[in-house]
Amino acid sequence: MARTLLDKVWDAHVVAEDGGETLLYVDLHLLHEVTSPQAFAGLVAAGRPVRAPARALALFDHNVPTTDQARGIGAVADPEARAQLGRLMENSARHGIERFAMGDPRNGIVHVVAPEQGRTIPGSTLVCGDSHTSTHGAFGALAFGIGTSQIEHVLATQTLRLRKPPAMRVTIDGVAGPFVSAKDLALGVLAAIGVDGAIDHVIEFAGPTVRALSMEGRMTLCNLAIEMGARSGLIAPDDTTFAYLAARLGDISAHVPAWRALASDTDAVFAREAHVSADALAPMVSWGTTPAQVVPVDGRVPDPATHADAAVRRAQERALAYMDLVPGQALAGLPIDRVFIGSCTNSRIEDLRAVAALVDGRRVAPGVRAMVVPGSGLVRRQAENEGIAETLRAAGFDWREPGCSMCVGMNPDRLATGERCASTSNRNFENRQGTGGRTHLMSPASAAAAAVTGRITDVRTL
Ligand SMILES: CC(C)[C@H](C(=O)O)[C@@H](O)C(=O)O
Ligand code: SF4
Repeated sequence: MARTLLDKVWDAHVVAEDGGETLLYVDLHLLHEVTSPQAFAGLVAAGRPVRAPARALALFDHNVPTTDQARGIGAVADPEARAQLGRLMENSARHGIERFAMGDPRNGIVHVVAPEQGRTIPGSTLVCGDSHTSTHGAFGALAFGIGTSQIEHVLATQTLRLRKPPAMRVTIDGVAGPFVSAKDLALGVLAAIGVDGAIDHVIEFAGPTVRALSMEGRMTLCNLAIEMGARSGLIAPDDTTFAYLAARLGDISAHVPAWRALASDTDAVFAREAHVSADALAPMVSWGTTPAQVVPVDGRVPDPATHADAAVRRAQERALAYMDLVPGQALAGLPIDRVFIGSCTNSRIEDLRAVAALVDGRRVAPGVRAMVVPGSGLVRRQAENEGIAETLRAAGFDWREPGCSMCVGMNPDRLATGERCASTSNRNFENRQGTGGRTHLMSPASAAAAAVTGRITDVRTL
């Protein structure tokens, strides 16, 4: 029977089946400081050891400040953050789990580090106590974000117990115009299918436009699968994948035939299908408080009064009020206070190159505070070697150390109440970047354009 990519990875990892649930073997378990402490505590309380410490890697990202990391946990002012980071240091040491501690140049955001280290492998299974684990699907790895009790279960058994999700295919074709990046494709899919358009499915992204993306772009796309309601995202591995991995792992030729064979069979059937054409897409900017509340940068925010559905109307009214926008207002030209370039969506070298290319010879607009937070210490180092850091600093950007930073208000990088931010992250929820902060999601190039003009700007006109 014809099988999807999801079927193939799934079938190769089944340990046992029971009443519709499957025990799936987990090849790699990524840990971070926020969701792991209780899981380790539960394990210890149950008197159980970590089953396969060599299949775990611990990283420090959500709570870390993005300055002074060489000082280690001593640099962390917040007591709760310090405690969580300290517990992951203790737990990784106690259970023999490899870690890249704060200040280690290999440390950074979990979803940036594992691919960069060549740990995210086609056809493998990967879990992390973090919703954006879908990012790793860019390599054809089946990657699930899991909760704290599941983390404990994986630590104890190296398996995950779950029902098999159905597969959905999102096909993107057409040629993306200038400055229509992977982020714009993802926001375009979100605008088309909504935040529950893929609910409980695993999305396979397919089609020529997806094939043309770099690995960085594919990771951005799969990162946002979770915002579409999906359990995860997947892209079939191909020559682009193999080149990325060969650069990190050396000779991978023995694996390539099996990895290539992971692609969905041509006659495989998907439970759901969606099509999006890149031809029609412009650079996208979110206006509201869900990632699907997004319009082309040259568009206008909606007028709730035109909606027949009362629930949609109320949700739009609330989002407009929170964002301090009026119905029908043009987005371009809206003044911004802050710019955040970073997060597991857009903090890789290609993202930073796009920003540097735009701001080279320009200046951050007066009154705007703009920060760039590389996704890992190695991205940071590479950007320094390529002269990107110098270009950004010369333009007036704050060049910081790696971490989740202002993607989520769990560390000192936060918006003040009422501040409006052009952000390359993935979530624009109320209060996420700081209490009362107003987030506009967009691509790195669009955020760079906002930084130098001080306004939401159509980067194509710069
Ligand atoms: C802290 C963590 C549990 C959370 C997640 O799972 O997504 C965070 O990474 C986020 O992006 O909101
Ligand atoms: S960068 Fe943001 S979205 Fe990604 S793991 Fe960190 S907090 Fe979550």
